[in-house]
Formats: sequence, structure tokens, C-alpha cells
Amino acid sequence: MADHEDPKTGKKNKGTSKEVCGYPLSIFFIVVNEFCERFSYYGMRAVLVLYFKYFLRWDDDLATSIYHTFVALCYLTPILGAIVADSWLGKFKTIIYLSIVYAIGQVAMAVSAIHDITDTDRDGTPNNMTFHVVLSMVGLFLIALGTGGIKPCVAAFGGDQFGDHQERQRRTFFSVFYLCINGGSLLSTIITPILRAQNCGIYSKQKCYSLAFGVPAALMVVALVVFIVGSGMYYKAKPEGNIMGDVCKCIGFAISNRYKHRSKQYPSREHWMDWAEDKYDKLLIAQIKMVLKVLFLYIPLPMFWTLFDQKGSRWTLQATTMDGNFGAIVIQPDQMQTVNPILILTLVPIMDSVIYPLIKKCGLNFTPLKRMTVGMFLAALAFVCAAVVQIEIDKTLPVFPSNFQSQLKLLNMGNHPVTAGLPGYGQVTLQAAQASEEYFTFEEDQISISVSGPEMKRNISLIKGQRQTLLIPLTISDEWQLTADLTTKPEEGNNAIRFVNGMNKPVNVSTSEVVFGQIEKFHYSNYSQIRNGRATFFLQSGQLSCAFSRDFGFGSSYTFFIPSTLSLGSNCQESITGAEDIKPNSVHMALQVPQYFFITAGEVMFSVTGLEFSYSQAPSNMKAVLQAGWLLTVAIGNFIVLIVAEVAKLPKQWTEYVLFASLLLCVCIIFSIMAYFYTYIDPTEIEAKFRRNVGDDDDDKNDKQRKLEMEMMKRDLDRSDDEHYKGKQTKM
Ligand SMILES: N[C@@H](Cc1ccccc1)C(=O)N[C@@H](Cc1ccccc1)C(=O)O
Repeated sequence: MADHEDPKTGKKNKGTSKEVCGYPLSIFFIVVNEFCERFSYYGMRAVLVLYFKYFLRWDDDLATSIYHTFVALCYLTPILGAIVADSWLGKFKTIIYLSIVYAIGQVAMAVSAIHDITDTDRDGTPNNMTFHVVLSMVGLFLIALGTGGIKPCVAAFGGDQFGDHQERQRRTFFSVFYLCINGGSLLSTIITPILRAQNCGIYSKQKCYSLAFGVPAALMVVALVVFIVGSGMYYKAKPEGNIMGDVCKCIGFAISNRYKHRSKQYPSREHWMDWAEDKYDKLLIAQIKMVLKVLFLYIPLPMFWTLFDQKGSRWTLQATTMDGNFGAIVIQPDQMQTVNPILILTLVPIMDSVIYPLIKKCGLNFTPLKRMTVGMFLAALAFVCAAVVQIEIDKTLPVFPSNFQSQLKLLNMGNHPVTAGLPGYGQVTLQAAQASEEYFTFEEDQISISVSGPEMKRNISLIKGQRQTLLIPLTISDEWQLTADLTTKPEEGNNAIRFVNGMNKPVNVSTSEVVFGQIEKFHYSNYSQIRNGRATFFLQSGQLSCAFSRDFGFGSSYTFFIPSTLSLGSNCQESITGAEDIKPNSVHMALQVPQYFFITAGEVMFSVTGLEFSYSQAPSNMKAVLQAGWLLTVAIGNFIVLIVAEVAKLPKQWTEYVLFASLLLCVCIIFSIMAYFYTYIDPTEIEAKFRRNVGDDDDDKNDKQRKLEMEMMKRDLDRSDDEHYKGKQTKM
């Protein structure tokens, strides 16, 4: 048996696994596992809102609500994972079992996104939406259980692999761990939106959400396999018992004991937790006090996450109304999220090696709580930027009719100019095959339109809240037609295209991807979705066959008119005219970069520092408890999004962004006050003092001795000298 194995159990001892450059080899498997797991999680999350909206056909609010409920659940389950690992299975087995649950959940999501399963009429849309909704909800529940459950275990399990002589390597491991998280999430947030944008299907081609969920499912299986392969090399700490249970019982006893002794005849105690001393170990009580002090400080933190996690929902939806053309490359709305990990990968090293040392050189003590306060402020600033961008977008959005209005556009299908008299707008002249540039808005239910050249007069019934186009026919005898036009921007940044056939015979129109079908004479097609970029349309009518091409941006709508003059040998490129019903998105996606920059700089200062703070201020046996507590603030933050979005119901999106920014600013001020009164502690030092005392303490019910200990503990917890926070105690 090797000397680094426990002689009784044959299991590895801490810090004795094979080393490479001073690092335990086992760490390699844990880091690769984390990379794959985060790829799986963030890849699936990147397309989730769009899956809800465009596959399950939910509206923006429902999609956002379910998205945040899911994210919240992912950060509630760490408590469950910590309890199972600490009191029952140990970290290794918990990671294995919950990873299996996680992989099953990802597979369920991938299957739920196969539209062909219930597409019985083969029209490209699922016929039994309940099946897809139920399966995806089950999948998301299993994923939340898996990802959240293993979250507090994996990092701690990695930390466990280092011996006491590897303190420096352990610190580096945590940085590499964070960079791996962002490396995995960066790759997946680039790849899964590309997969989603592909067309796939057995009977009909649709957006490939099944592939976008399938690849993360495969990566989760890889994560599991890699973790199992490393099995023989890990140090596996035994479960330490249900520490969470002990903490709850001890707090419960302190409260009930205080209540039982509420009469004045009992002397008061320094701290309400001291009422647990009659039954519980003083060390445990001191440890709980440390934890409670930190947990109290956590109270305002969820507000940061409320803003942070809207990157994946509101900001992605905002990007769908923007122009993603970056010249050489075209960015999909959901790919904008990649800006976050890219900035993390650059900002973490810059902050650690340049900014923080520079601040220190300037003689400023930039303590963790100060960093977190600045992080909150930066996140609020990010939302101010988002509001400004939204105002710019709103300026470019078309003004659709309200519920009391209707809008009408005119299209002259003839070969000669016509002049139309419109109530309230006077005479409007349209050239041959020309449409009016704008929609005319009316509040009446019916209007009378007179057309000269040829003379015609008709009463037109309008529909409130709708946009229509009036097709003015070639001759008096032909029928007047009204089309139903779009009253929302086309989805996912696509372009909605339709054709009006002004010819006296049917015509077939198609592109390499979309079939408009046969359009009858003097009739029009339905809208079809065309992606941004250049599209070539093929027209075919009897002997006549021609093609024309157009460039499209994001989110526009066009009506293309095929004139009656089109004949064999005509040049389609010149003959076919297009009316711009909805302008393409004109606000560039690059304008979202400042908001991403501020939220990510905020994340580095808040999240990375907060993780380290939670670890350093936690007693040795409650590091996982505080990690779970930290993740709980993320969960609560996501619930706040739901509540504020539901309660506030603000008419304009930018006002919601301003509301969130203001809320975080208020919370930031409250937090800075709380942080000012916080005293940094060194848990190891306090624990060591208590352990030393236990040796001399036979019966510790003696009043004098208790007083002494109280004083000592008070001194330890409340000392507010100006020493550096690490190892010593200092204020904010
Ligand atoms: N920066 C994030 C990763 C990310 C990638 C793509 C889009 C959004 C986010 C990150 O580092 N996350 C870490 C830490 C974290 C952050 C927020 C809540 C809990 C943990 C992670 O472990 O996922």
C-alpha cells in the first residue's frame, strides 16, 4: 500500500495525490469537469428564453418569469446539495448522483425541443404543446436539482484535494476554477445560439432547439465521465455530519431558552445565542455567531443578482430589436451574452494584477466589502446604460395603432399614377406599382376613398388596432383588397416578407430556404421569415422565370410587388418594387457593450470578492453553509425580478431599467452603512482560542468563567482596530 493512503481504509490522504508542478493531479479532472458542466449549464440557459418565446410560444413576461424561476431554483438547491454531501453521501457521491440527474434533465430538454414528435399534421409546429411544456419543465427541474446540488460540492471538493502545504496552489486553483467557468460558458454561449439558428427536423425544418439543448446534454455526460475517470486519484473526505441540522437546532434552542427565561429575574446575556450555552458547545455557538454576522450582511445582496441575471432575459430581448451586423460577422441577439465571460477572462487578471495593487499603492485599503459596494454601484450604472439604449431603440420603433386607431397603407397595382383622396390627409399621388411610404392613421371605423385615374370611390371598413394595406386595382371592375399587416416587429430579429402579385396570372415565389407558394393573380402571399443578409427570390409563372436579390437587416417587414408589366425577358431585379412596412432595426448591438462592461466589472468586484469573503469569514466546518447562503442570495435576487416585473408592470421598458437601477442604488447605500459597522474576523484564530479553552474547561457552567469567555469572544468579534482584514480584524 502506498504511503499516501490511509492504512485502515486504503483511501487517499489529503494532499497526497500525485503532483504535477506542485498541484494534485486530481485537480485536472475537477477543473475539466467544471468546464464541461458550465458549458452545459450556460449553453442551455443562453437559448432558454428564446425557446420559451418562439418554440413554446409564450409571451415576453411569461418567458422572463419562468426563466428567473428556473435560475432561482438553481441557486436554492445548493442547500440541498450541501446537506446531502455533509450529512449523508459525502461530496464525491453527491456529485456523481446529482450529475446523473442533471444529464437526464438536459436530455429531457433536448427531446422536448423536437417539434416533429407531436407535429402530426407536419406543418412545422407541434400539435401537442402540453407534451413539450411538461417535458421541458421536468427537464428544467432535474437540471436545477443537479446543477445547484453539485455547485457547493465541486469547488469545495477541489479545495479538499490540497494539503496544508499547498495553500498557494489552492488559491491559484480557485482563480483557475473561475476562469474555467467562464471559458466553458463563453464557448457554449457562442455555440448554442449558432446551433439554435440552424434549421432541422424530420418532416419540416424548424429552428434547431433540440440540437442547442442536445450538445449541452452531451457535454454534461462528458463532465460526468471525466469526473468518474479521476475517481482513483481523489481525496474523499468523510461526511462531517449534518452541520446545517446542528446549526438550526442550536439556534432553535437559543430562541426557546431565551423565551423560557424572559422574566426579569434571569440575568441577561451578552448575545441572544449565548442562551444556547446551557446545552451546546461554546465553539459551535461562537461559530454560529460568526455565520449569523455574515448572513446579516447578505440581506441586501439579492438586489445585485436581480440586476445581474437580467442579462440573460431582458437584455437578450432588447438585443432582438437591435442591429447585429458587425461587418465581417453578424451577431445573433443571444450571442451578446458572450461579452460577459470575455470580459471576465480579461478583467479578472487585470483587476488582480493591475487595478487592486495600484489602489493599494495609493494607500487606499480597498477591503472586500468596499469592493462589493463599488460592484453594486457599477451594476446600477449598467442599468442606466441599458435604459439609455432602450430610449434610443424606442425612438426607432414603428408607431403601431392603439386600440382606438387603425392604420392604412395604399398600394397602386396599376400601370399609371393614381391620386387618392383620404379623409384628413388630402390628395395622395402614387406612381405605377408604388406604395405610400407611411401608414395613414384613422380613428373612424369606416372611411371613404376616392381615386382618380381611373375614377373610383369606395367605402373602406377599418379594424381598430390593426394595420392594413389597400391594394388599388388596375381597373374599375377589379376587386379592392385589404391585407392584414404586422403590428409587431418580426420575431428573433428576422425579416417578414410577403409578395403581392399584380400580374394577370398566378406566380410561384421561393428562396433557397423559404417557399412562399403559388400566389393567385391580383392576390398576395402570407408573411415568411427571412434571416438577415442577402436573399435571392425565384419567380416562376408559366414560361416566365426570373430571380432578384435584396439585402436585409434585422427586424424589418417588406411587401414586394410583382407588376402586371412583368413578362418574359423582364429584369426582375429592376421591375420588382418593395414597400418598407417596418424599418429594419437601426440601433447597433455594439451599444450594449457599455452596459455589459459595467455589469461585468461589477461582477468581478462583487461576485469574485463575495465568494472569497464568504470563504474567509466562515468557520472551518461551515464553509459550505456560507457558500450555500451566498448562492441563496442569487436565488432571492431572481425571485425579486419576478415580483418587481409583475407588480410594477411599467408601460415602457426603459422605466423598468431605471427602477431597477434606483433600487440597487438605494440598496448599495444601505449595504455601505452595514459594511461600515462590520468587523473582519479570523475564524481560525477564534476557533483556536475556544479549542484551547476546552482543555481547561471541566464543567463550564461556572458564572465567572462564562463571563471571562464572553469577554474574550466579544473582544474577538468586535475588535475594530485598523489592521488589514486578512488574518487580523478590521472595519469595512
Ligand atoms: N460570469 C459568469 C458566467 C456567465 C457566462 C455567460 C453569461 C452569463 C454568465 C460566472 O462567472 N458565473 C459563476 C459565478 C456565479 C455568478 C452568478 C451567480 C452564481 C455564480 C458561476 O459559477 O456560474
